[in-house]
Amino acid sequence: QPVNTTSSDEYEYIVVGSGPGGGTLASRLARAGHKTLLIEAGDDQSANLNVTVPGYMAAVTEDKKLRWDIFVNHYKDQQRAQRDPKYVWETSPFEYHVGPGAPDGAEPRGILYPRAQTIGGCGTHNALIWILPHESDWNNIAGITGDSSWSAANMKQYEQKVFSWLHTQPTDPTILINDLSLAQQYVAGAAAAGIGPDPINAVTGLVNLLLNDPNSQINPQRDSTEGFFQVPLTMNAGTRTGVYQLIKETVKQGYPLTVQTNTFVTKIVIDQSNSTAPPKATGVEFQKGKYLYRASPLSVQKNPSTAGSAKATREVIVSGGAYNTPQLLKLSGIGPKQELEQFKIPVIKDLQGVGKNLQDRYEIPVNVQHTKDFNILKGCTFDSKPHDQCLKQWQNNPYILGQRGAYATNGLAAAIVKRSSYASDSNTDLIIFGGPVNFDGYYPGWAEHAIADHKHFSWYTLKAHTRNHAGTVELRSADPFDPPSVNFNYFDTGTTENGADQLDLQAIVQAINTSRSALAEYSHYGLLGGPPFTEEAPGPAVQTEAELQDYVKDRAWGHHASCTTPIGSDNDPNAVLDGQFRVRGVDGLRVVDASVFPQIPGVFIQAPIYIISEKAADVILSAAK
Ligand SMILES: Cc1cc2nc3c(=O)[nH]c(=O)nc-3n(C[C@H](O)[C@H](O)[C@H](O)COP(=O)(O)OP(=O)(O)OC[C@H]3O[C@@H](n4cnc5c(N)ncnc54)[C@H](O)[C@@H]3O)c2cc1C
Repeated sequence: QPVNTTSSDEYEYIVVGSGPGGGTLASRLARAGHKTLLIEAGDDQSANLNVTVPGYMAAVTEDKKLRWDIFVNHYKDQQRAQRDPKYVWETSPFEYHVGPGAPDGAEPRGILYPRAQTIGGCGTHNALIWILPHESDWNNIAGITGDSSWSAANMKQYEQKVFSWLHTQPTDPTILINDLSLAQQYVAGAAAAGIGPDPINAVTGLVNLLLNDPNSQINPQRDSTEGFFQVPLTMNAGTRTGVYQLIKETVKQGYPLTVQTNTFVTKIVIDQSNSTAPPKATGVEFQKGKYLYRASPLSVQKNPSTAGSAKATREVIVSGGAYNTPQLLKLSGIGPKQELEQFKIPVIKDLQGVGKNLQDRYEIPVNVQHTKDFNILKGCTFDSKPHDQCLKQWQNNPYILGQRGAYATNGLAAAIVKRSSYASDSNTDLIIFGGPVNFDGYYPGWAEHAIADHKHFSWYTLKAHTRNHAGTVELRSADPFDPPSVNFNYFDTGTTENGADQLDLQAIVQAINTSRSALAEYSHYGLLGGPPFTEEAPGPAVQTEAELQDYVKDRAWGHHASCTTPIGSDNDPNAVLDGQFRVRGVDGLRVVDASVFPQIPGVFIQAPIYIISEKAADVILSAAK
């Protein structure tokens, strides 16, 4: 592909990646008057209906303009990995076969892990769920670093800062109660959580239950409170919100923020000329062009690119996300010496922890099929074509949430929150979402499958505070456009000390049992008139503890990859960052994104990322004074 050279430019700060981590930070730095360059591999998709319509949250992850297909291994042993029916084979570039029976010559790829390249990063294609972390998540970092500014009490201010520009709201209950079958599933879920309303007043009871806010600011026991809750979403009047809006507003209002889209950073430039000082990051090298990363299905077009560079007079901040941040650090000579040498990358700083400590949740569904369609989905084709009646309703009622219909929600309007018997502390560790979808994880075509008909309902679990920290992100080659090799090393192939793997596994099995008890409660609310259903997954054949454990081991997945350049204490050889997000041993370089956490925070991850980004802005601006 043609390559030209452009002249370099100079900024105070360069931020690589515009997701919840980088986008928030770059906007804050610019709003404080600093000349900032925000570099993003993707482009602006804020006018794309797949982005703005919450009901398209599945479709958007398959949109070629945003999507990066990253394939990961849950197990290194490929035979074991292929027990998962979601295992993917590539038959020709970006054409896939899912599950057993792949045609001859197909290449084994692993499990699809959706990622986004666009302004706002994965915050622009995610499921919109907004749940704050637990206090212990912050207090743990305070303990590890000895820095009390990480205490939960101090972190509140950053949470408030996020709320100053990011709008969140739950699904409007009136959208739900128009569908009595759905209402019946939800009240049954509340019953399984021990707070089911009286069947005679089920609908009013449900409306009241949906006032329960899992982010309650007034309940001092919020982190340990079990029950049935609404699900707050990054949404305003039924339209998606995210950091992409803050970035665009920051530019529009004239702050010194330059957003360079369609630009892929290939290397951090590091000056080693001062032999008496640590190496110092002074800028970045990049290639400007569309869809350059080979995870993009549009990279097959082999678009032209132009080489360029930019200088940072103060700092470079890497915010490429849990996979790309460690990859970029390694390509720039910062990472485990032995791995860098293997790829002939000159070692600038031997930091053993880069790309280790990868963590995620474990997720698993219980899916049923009703004999009749859900009313709420009538006319919804999820494809923005002229026949998509639900899109018309959404478009024709732009301001009143309750009138926008099924697309003014991500479909997962309520959740059971529980503390399993295997939780490591007093916090709740299971969240079980209910929604009219057929969701069984990520694989090519998952979105079409999830909404192919209107008869399915899913109770779907995320296990918080998982104990496995044995995942890795390693270079596949020294070519910056090659996605890295990602191994999660699930369950018994990962962290097993003190029975860690079994404790996580048993907790998830408990969640399946809770989901099934929610389904069993459905008939108690028969007055609502919902149709019968049959369980499809795990299915009636999967009953004993051993069968359920095998089911989970073979099919669980995650989508909150994190912790790959962790903050750690001075005496931790695997600590990559200090408590101020600084890369240890390299001046002028920080990481601000999902990678920074020593342990995966809370139940959902975007809220803690936005919060740490606000903190990082504070830290960086204080240092600049
Ligand atoms: C399908 C899906 C649904 C999700 N749903 C939820 C949810 O409902 N709630 C929740 O809390 N979390 C959710 N998440 C997770 C959450 O969205 C991510 O964890 C979060 O966005 C990560 O933020 P980040 O800033 O670390 O990185 P990202 O959001 O991944 O942003 C990184 C950005 O950096 C860019 N980039 C990377 N490398 C380079 C480079 N070398 N040069 C230039 N640019 C680069 C990328 O293009 C990207 O835009 C979901 C994730 C997925 C995949």
